[in-house]
Amino acid sequence: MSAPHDQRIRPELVVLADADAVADEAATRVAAAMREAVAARGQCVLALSGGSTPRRLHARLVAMGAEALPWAQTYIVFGDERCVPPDDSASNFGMARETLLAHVPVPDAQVLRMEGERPPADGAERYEATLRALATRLGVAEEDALFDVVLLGMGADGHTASLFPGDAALDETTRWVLDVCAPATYAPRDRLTLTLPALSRARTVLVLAGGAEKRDAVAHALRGDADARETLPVARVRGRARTTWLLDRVAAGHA
Ligand SMILES: O=C1O[C@H](COP(=O)(O)O)[C@@H](O)[C@H](O)[C@H]1O
Repeated sequence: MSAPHDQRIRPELVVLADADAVADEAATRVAAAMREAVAARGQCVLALSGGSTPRRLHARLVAMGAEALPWAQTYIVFGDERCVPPDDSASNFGMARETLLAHVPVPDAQVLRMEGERPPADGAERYEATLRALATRLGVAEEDALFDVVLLGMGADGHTASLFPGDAALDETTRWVLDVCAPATYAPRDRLTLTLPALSRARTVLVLAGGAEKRDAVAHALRGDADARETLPVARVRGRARTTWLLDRVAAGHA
């Protein structure tokens, strides 16, 4: 029998009308996974993504109200960060703080941000230590899932978190967090990112994507063939329990 996070298992595909419907569906699924995690294990570890796509989802989670979700039992971690201070407009943490974390009752001590203001290699090492300490504190064994939900976006080039096509970070087998340099078309280029071994410790992976610029990469990634896995980092991520892509009709090629 195949392992549950086997690369051969195709992601579940959910096509929705538009970005608002994607955010609604994502919020419903994140809420369910948070409640399920707390009911089963007493806590939830939720990994947030950056960029602009999560803003609508965050607004939905805030709109559910402070009491609707088990924020007091939730740890917030990040899939990637740009190497900038947290108040910089490019900071993924800054975006999450502004749109979500400032509005929900998650204890500050349970928000584990990547320190983008540090020298990149130092920031990566420190975040790796932070995540390993979290696993120890929660009693998560080396082979078990650490993250209940990993939220991911994707770029038009198929990057996810800050794992970019062709980057040596994709070959990492042991480290959970690396510093990387994004292609020249991106700013800021210096990034911190979870690696594939870290992302493979997710129970549920939710990939959110919308818009025409992502249509080609989505189609290619979802073919799931060897070429897609080789060239598109997003095609290589699988959750242990489920991997779901929430797409608007345009990104899915239906419009
Ligand atoms: O640079 C990044 O890009 C991806 C996609 O961002 P989006 O703006 O197209 O949603 C994002 O998932 C990642 O966290 C971010 O650092």
